[in-house]
Amino acid sequence: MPVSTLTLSDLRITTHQGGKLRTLVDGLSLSVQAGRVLALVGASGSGKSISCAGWLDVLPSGVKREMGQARLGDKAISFAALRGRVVGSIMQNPRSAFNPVMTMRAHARETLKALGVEYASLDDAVIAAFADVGLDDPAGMLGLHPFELSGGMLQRVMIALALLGNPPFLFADEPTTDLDLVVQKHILDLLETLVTRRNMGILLVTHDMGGVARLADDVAVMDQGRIVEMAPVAQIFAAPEHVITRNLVAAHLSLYGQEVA
Ligand SMILES: Nc1ncnc2c1ncn2[C@@H]1O[C@H](COP(=O)(O)OP(=O)(O)OP(=O)(O)O)[C@@H](O)[C@H]1O
Repeated sequence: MPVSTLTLSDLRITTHQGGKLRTLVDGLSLSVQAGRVLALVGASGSGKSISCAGWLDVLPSGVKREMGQARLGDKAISFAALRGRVVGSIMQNPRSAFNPVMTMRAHARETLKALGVEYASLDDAVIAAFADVGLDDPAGMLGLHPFELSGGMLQRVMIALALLGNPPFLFADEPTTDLDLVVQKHILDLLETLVTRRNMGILLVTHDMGGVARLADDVAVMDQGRIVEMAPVAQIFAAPEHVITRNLVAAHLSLYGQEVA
């Protein structure tokens, strides 16, 4: 039976700064559900990206996870086992995520090796994955290097690579940052398709409240390493409670000449 809920609880992340222990994430708990999008929003530096890195066991050196548990359905799962097979991940700034001297085929080969997944034909599997995310000429892309692709194409390749292990969940950290508006819409369309067609559960880390309004079912708001508000998306926009949420919604509405009710 497919597992429908990924429960992440009590994440605590610390670092040492100027000889003092600094808590970056303090008891963060979230649930991501199949077929739903949970948006994680908050001011810059509130701890969204470092939390994702903590869940996926890819924290930078000098930053430590002190606590945290993950459950898939009712079974405990290690963080190391989440990445790739259970949670695919795409990070902000796709260009920096690719090695400039490696082709798309070589990137796919590395991803599959890390996942321990074997296909009868690597090229066929990757071409199918590229076609699935709407890339034109997927076979022709295999021999291309990152500099030969636009930012939007690279983001689609990153999503295709994240899906190679067929994970039920996806963490998307600022997937539309640095892309032009038309491409942003295409990437949001693609994420929506993953939810409707594959029943994926997505954790969407973003500053883009327009994207939140468009895609999210639920919203968690972070401030200084903690969740300060969590509610269905309609409630977040209609009746934001915490000052951080009100500021985010107000900034978004002001783009359209509107105010928070
Ligand atoms: N490698 C690191 N070493 C020490 N502190 C770090 C490191 N990376 C991030 N931090 C700190 O962790 C805190 C949270 O950073 P994080 O990148 O998670 O914020 P964010 O909410 O994702 O911000 P943004 O929206 O700008 O991406 C910040 O105070 C940041 O300075």
